Amino acid sequence: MPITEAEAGAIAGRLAEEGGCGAALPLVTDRLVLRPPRPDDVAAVAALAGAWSVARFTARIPHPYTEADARDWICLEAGLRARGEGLALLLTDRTGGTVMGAVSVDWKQTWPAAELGFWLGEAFRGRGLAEEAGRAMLRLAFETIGVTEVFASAHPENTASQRVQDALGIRPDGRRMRVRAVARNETWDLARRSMDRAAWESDRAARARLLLVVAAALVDADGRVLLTRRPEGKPMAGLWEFPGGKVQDGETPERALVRELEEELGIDTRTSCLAPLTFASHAYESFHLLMPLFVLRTWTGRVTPREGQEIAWVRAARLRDYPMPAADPPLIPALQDLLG
Ligand SMILES: Nc1nc2c([nH]c(=O)n2[C@H]2C[C@H](O)[C@@H](COP(=O)(O)OP(=O)(O)OP(=O)(O)O)O2)c(=O)[nH]1
Repeated sequence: MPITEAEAGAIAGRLAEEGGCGAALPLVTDRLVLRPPRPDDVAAVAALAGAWSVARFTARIPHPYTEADARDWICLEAGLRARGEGLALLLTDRTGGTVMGAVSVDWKQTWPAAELGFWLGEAFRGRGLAEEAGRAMLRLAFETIGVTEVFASAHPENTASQRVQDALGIRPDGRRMRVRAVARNETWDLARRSMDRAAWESDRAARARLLLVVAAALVDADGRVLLTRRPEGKPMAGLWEFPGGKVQDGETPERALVRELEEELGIDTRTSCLAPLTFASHAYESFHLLMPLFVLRTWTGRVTPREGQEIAWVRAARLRDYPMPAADPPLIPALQDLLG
C-alpha cells in the first residue's frame, strides 16, 4: 500500500529529531556510525558504488556509476527522508569516519512493510559490518519508523547477502518478488524473505541478556582521568574505556572493581575509596550493558598497564577526543561536572 501523507509526515518528524535527546539519527553501533549521506560524500559513494562487485548484485545501482549518479542519489535520499518515505544511511567507520557502504529501508509503496537493502565496498566485507548495520536499521524500522514487516531479497549467487539476511532473521517466506536490476538490465524473479514485528521482538529479547560490568574513573592529583585502550583481539578493540570488567558470580561490584584494578593496573585500593558517580545502560547488539562508574582518587602502587594496554591521563574537557565504546559517551558530562 502507498503510505499516506499524514503517516509519512509523522515519520519524517521522528527521523528529524537530530541532535535532540531522543535523536533517532545517527545510529551508533559497536564499530559504525550510520548517518544520512551528505553532499561531500559524492566522491566516496561514487568510488565504492562504481565497482562492479557492488553493482552486480544490487537492483538500483547503474553501471558505470559516476559522481553525477552519486549526487543524484544523495539528493533523492534527502528528499525521501524529509518526506518520511524512505531512509538510506551510510556505514561509516566509528573511529576514522571512512565511508564503507550503505543500508536502506524503503516503505513508500509498501507501507506498513519496508524493503531492506544494503551494499558494502569490497574492502570492507567479511567482518560482519553488514549484519551490524542491518540489525541497527531493523531496530529503527520497527521502533521508530513503525513498520510491521521488513522484507528483502538476494540474487541466488549472492550468498554473502543471504547469510546476512539469515543472521538478521530475515528468512524466505514462500513468496516470490520481481526485482529490476539496472546494472545488468535484467529482471530477476527472486525468493522473497521477510521478518515480522513479532519475530523481531523475540529475536531482540533473546539478545537482551543483562551484563553487569563495573568501571572506575581514576582521577590523579591534576584532576586528569585515566582511560585505557582495548587491546587488539578483544571486542571493540582500539576504543578507549574506563578500567574495570565483568562482575563475577558471588562478587559485589566494589569487590570486582578492586580485583580488576589490581589485575589490569597493578594498583591496590579499598572498596571504601570508591565513590559511586553514575552508570551506563546500553543495548549492544548481543547483550545489554549495565555499568556503574565509580570515582577513585586514592590508591597505592603505580599505575602499570599489565595487559599490554595503552593508557592515557586525560583532562575532563578532552574526554570526547577519545573514541569510546557506544555505552560510554553519556558518562562524560557527569565527569566534567565533577572535575570542572
Ligand atoms: N571495562 C570497561 N568495559 C566497558 C566499558 N564500556 C563498555 O561498553 N564496556 C564493555 C566492553 C565489554 O563488553 C565489557 C567489559 O568486559 P571486559 O573488559 O571484562 O571483558 P572483555 O570483553 O575484555 O573480555 P574478557 O575479559 O572476558 O576477556 O563492557 C568501559 O568503559 N570499561
